[in-house]
Amino acid sequence: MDEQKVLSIKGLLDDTPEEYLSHKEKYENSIRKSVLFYKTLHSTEDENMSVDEKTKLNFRNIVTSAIFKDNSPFMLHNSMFIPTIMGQGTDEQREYWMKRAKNMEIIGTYAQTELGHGTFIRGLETQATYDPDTEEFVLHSPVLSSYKWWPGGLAHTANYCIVMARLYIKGKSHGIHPFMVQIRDEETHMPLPGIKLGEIGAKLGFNTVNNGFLGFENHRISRDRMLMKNAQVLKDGTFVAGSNSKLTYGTMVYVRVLIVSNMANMLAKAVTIALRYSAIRRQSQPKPDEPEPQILDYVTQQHKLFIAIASSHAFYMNAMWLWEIYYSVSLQLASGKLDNLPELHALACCLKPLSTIDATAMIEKCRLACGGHGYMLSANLAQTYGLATAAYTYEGENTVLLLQAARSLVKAWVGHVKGRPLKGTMAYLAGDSTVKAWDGSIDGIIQSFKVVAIRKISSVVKILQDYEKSGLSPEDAWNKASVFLTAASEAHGRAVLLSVYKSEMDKRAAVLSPPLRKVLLQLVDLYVTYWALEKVGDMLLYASITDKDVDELQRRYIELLAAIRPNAVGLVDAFDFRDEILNSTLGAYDGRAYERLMEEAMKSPLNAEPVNQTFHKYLKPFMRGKL
Ligand SMILES: CCCCCCCCCC/C=C\CCCCC/C=C/C(=O)SCCNC(=O)CCNC(=O)[C@H](O)C(C)(C)COP(=O)(O)OP(=O)(O)OC[C@H]1O[C@@H](n2cnc3c(N)ncnc32)[C@H](O)[C@@H]1OP(=O)(O)O
Ligand SMILES: Cc1cc2nc3c(=O)[nH]c(=O)nc-3n(C[C@H](O)[C@H](O)[C@H](O)COP(=O)(O)OP(=O)(O)OC[C@H]3O[C@@H](n4cnc5c(N)ncnc54)[C@H](O)[C@@H]3O)c2cc1C
Repeated sequence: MDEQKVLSIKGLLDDTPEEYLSHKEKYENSIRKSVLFYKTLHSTEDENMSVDEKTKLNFRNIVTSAIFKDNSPFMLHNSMFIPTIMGQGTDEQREYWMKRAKNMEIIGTYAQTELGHGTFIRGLETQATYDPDTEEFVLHSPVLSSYKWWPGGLAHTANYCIVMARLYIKGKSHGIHPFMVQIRDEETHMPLPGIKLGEIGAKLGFNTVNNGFLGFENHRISRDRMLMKNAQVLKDGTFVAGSNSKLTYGTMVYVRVLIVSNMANMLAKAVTIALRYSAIRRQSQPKPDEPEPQILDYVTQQHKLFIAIASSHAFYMNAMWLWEIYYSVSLQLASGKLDNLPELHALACCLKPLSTIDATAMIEKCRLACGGHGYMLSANLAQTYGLATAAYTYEGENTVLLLQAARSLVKAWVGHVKGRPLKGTMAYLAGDSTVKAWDGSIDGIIQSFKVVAIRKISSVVKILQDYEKSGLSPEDAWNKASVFLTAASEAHGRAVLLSVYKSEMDKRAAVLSPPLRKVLLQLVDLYVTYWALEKVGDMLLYASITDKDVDELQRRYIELLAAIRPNAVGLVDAFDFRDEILNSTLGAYDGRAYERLMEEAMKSPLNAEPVNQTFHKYLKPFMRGKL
C-alpha cells in the first residue's frame, strides 16, 4: 500500500485539528476521511495472498489507519467483521458476504460484548431462538444487561454486524454462535424494526470509532444468517455441534495476534516523536562553559527511549513469527486438525497482554520524556497512549488472558511431571530448572528467563496442589493462587518474547551489512540486559546472579546506551513514518517543533479574536462588581 498515494488524497489531512471539533464533528470528519481513504486504497485481504502479503497488508493497514490520530469507524469492518466471515462462514456464506464486505457495499462490525458481560463469553445473554416453523432465528435482548455494548462502528456507521448470541432450540441452550444481522436499512440507514441502536458516549480514546449499543426486540432473521462453518442448525432444528466449541472464538485469536503487530507500530510512532524531539530540544547547562545540550544526551533520557525502539523491534519480530504460526494452525483447522490450537491460543494469551502492557507503559514514558510539550494534544502522544491502552482491555482483558495462558502452562507442567512429552514453545519447560552459575551472555540471560519461567510455573503448581490437598475446590485453589498464576504466564511470555526476538534477528543478521547488523544486535543486547535488570529479583532468586554480576550488567547497560546514541535518530528515521502519519508537532522530520507548536496553537478557535465575548458578558461586569 503506497503511503504517498494515501497522503496525496485531497482532503484526507485535517485543516482544523480534530482537538477543536465537537464529539459529533469528530465522528463526521472521520467518516469523511475513511471514505476518502477506502475509495483510494480499496485494499483487501485476498484469500490467495501469501502469509507474508497478508501480514504486510495487516501491518500496512494499521500504519495507514494511523492517519486518523484516532481510529476509524471502519476499523471493526476490517479487523473483525471480515475475518469472522472468513473464519466462521461456510463456503457459500463466504462467497456471498465477502464480496459485499470487500467492495464496501456493506459496512460491518463485531458485536459480542454486552453491557453485563465482556470477559465471560459463556455468560452472554442475547438470545437467538430457532423457530422451525418459519426457519428463522428470533434475536432478543431479554434484559438491559444483554444489550450489545462497545462494538466499534455499531452506533451510526455499520448496517450489518456479526452478533454473538446464545442459540436456543426447543428451550435448550447450545452455546454462543455467530449470526450475520442486518441492523440498518441499506437505503435509508434507519435501524430495522425491533432494533435499538445508539452511541455509548465519549471515552478516553477511540472517540471516532463510533462504539455503540444494540438491543433486539424479537427481531427475526432467516436460518442462513447463522454462520455455520463450525456448527449447524438444520431446517428441522437439529443442532450439529462443531469439532470444538472454541472455534467460534477464532476471530479473537486473530485479533490478538494483530494487536501484537499493532503495538509494534504504536510504540514505533511514539518513540519516533519523542526521540526526534529529544534531538532538537536543548535544556539546562551541566557544564557552565558549554551550550545547553540536546536532552537526548542525558543518559536518563536514553534510558527512557532506547528500550522503546528495541521493544518495537521485539514486538514486530514476535508478531511476524506468531502470524506464521497463526496461518499454519488456520490451515490445519481447515483440514480438521485441532491439536495445535491450544498452543496458538496460549501464545496469543501471553503476547497480546505483554505487548500491550509494555507498549502502553513505554508510550506514556515517551510522552513524559517530552516535558510540557509532550502534554499537548498536537504532539499526538496522548492520543497514541489512548489507543494503545485500550488494547489492554479489548480483545480479552490482559489479566484474563494471562490466566488463560496459565491454564495451558499448568496442564503442560502437570503432564510433564507425569512423563508426558512437552512440545512447541513449552518444550523448554522440560529443560534444566537451575542455573549453576550466572551466564551474562545474551543467550545465557535468555536461558535464565526460561529457568525463571520453569521455576515460577512449578512453584505455582505446588501452591495449587497444596491448596487442593488442604480441601479447597480446584476453582477456589485457582483463584487463591491467581496472582502467581499470572506471574508464571508473564514469565513464560517474557521468555518467548526474548528468545523469539533474538532468534528472528539472528536469522536476519546473516543478510545485513556489518554496520547494520552491529546496531540491530546492540538493540537485542539492550533489550535482554534491560529486562534482566528489570527482573533482577527473579535473577537473584532463580538464576544465581551475584551483586558483582548485577554491577557488571549495569555497566554494560550504560555502555549500550552510549553505543546506540549516535544511531538513535537514524533508528527512528528507519521506521519511516511520514509526518502526516506521525501527525505530531514534536516529531516532524524537519525538527521545526517550535514553529509547528505555534502554528497549531494559532489554529485554536480562541485565537481567532483578541478579546473573547465572555469579557463583556461576564468578566467586565464581574470585575466592576456589577454581577
Ligand atoms: C479506514 C482505515 C481503517 C483500517 C483499519 C485496519 C485495521 C486496524 C488494526 C487495528 C488492530 C487491532 C484492533 C482491533 C480492534 C478490536 C476492538 C475490540 C474488539 C473486542 O474487544 S471483541 C470482544 C473481545 N472479547 C474477548 O476477548 C472476551 C474474552 N473472553 C474469552 O475469550 C473467553 O471468555 C475466555 C477464554 C476467557 C474463557 O472462555 P470459556 O469459554 O469460559 O473457556 P474456559 O472454560 O476458560 O476454557 C475452556 C477451554 O477452552 C480453551 N479456549 C478458550 N478460548 C479459546 C480460544 N480462543 N481458542 C482456543 N481455545 C480456547 C481454553 O484454553 C480451555 O481449554 P482447556 O480446557 O484448558 O484445555
Ligand atoms: C476501546 C474498546 C473497544 C472495544 N470494541 C469492542 C468491539 O468492537 N466489539 C466487542 O464485542 N467488544 C468490544 N470491546 C469490549 C471489550 O472486549 C471488553 O471491554 C473486554 O472484553 C472486557 O470486558 P468488560 O469490559 O465487560 O470487563 P469485565 O469482563 O467486566 O472485567 C472487568 C475487570 O474484572 C476483572 N476480571 C474479569 N474477569 C476476570 C477473571 N475471570 N479473573 C480475574 N479478573 C477478572 C479484570 O480486572 C477486568 O478488567 C471494546 C472495549 C474497548 C475498551
